[in-house]
Amino acid sequence: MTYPCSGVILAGGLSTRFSGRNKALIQVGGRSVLDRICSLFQELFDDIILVTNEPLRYLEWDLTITTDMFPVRSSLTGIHAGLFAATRPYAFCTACDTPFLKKEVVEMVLERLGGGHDVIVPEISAGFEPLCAAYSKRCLEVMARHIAQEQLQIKRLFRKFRVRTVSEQRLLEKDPDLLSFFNINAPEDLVKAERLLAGALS
Ligand SMILES: Nc1nc2c(ncn2[C@@H]2O[C@H](COP(=O)(O)OP(=O)(O)OP(=O)(O)O)[C@@H](O)[C@H]2O)c(=O)[nH]1
Ligand SMILES: [Mg+2]
Repeated sequence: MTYPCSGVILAGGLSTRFSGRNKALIQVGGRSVLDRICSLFQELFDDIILVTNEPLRYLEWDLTITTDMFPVRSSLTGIHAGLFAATRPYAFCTACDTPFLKKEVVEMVLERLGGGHDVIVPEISAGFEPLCAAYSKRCLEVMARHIAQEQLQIKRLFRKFRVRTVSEQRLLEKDPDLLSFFNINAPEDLVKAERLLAGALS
């Protein structure tokens, strides 16, 4: 099944909680997080875009590379750049620090595309998961305006869009521990990721 959607990986953060280390290239279970996400995306998308401000670090990857358009550090800036570069009407956006993103969870978002919605996003008790969500090209203009005004909270943006959520109950059916949303922000998260993997494999 092909969806009218590009896959976007955001890798333009400063990684302040991880001493500036490039989280996309961090190894988890012997494979980089980027490698894990790429394998999954190749099964779902024929247009895969990496948003980075250091393109030279990714020359050997079979990806379309784009850079941020606004000099404002925020995940919204990366979503905007990826969505702008997308060749399909929607872009599914993920962070580059999510080693356990599950295909079934991405598919739950993709299955809800269309129907006049601008955004399809998981919503769990902790709130929305905007870095595991699909955005329509229709969002670009409003996103650009928000970034230019340094209103960078994605949640605030949602008030302006027709948003369809994927419920926690549904997500739990496919990902019982909601590990798709686990992200490596600090060194202790990497330790946790390795532990989780060891537990799953033993
Ligand atoms: N393209 C792009 N991606 C970004 C930007 N800021 C954050 N991201 C990405 O958004 C995702 C989520 O960000 P965080 O988990 O907070 O990562 P981070 O910003 O590198 O880390 P911290 O500085 O510790 O918050 C990661 O994949 C980042 O690479 C940006 O300005 N541009
Ligand atoms: Mg993170």
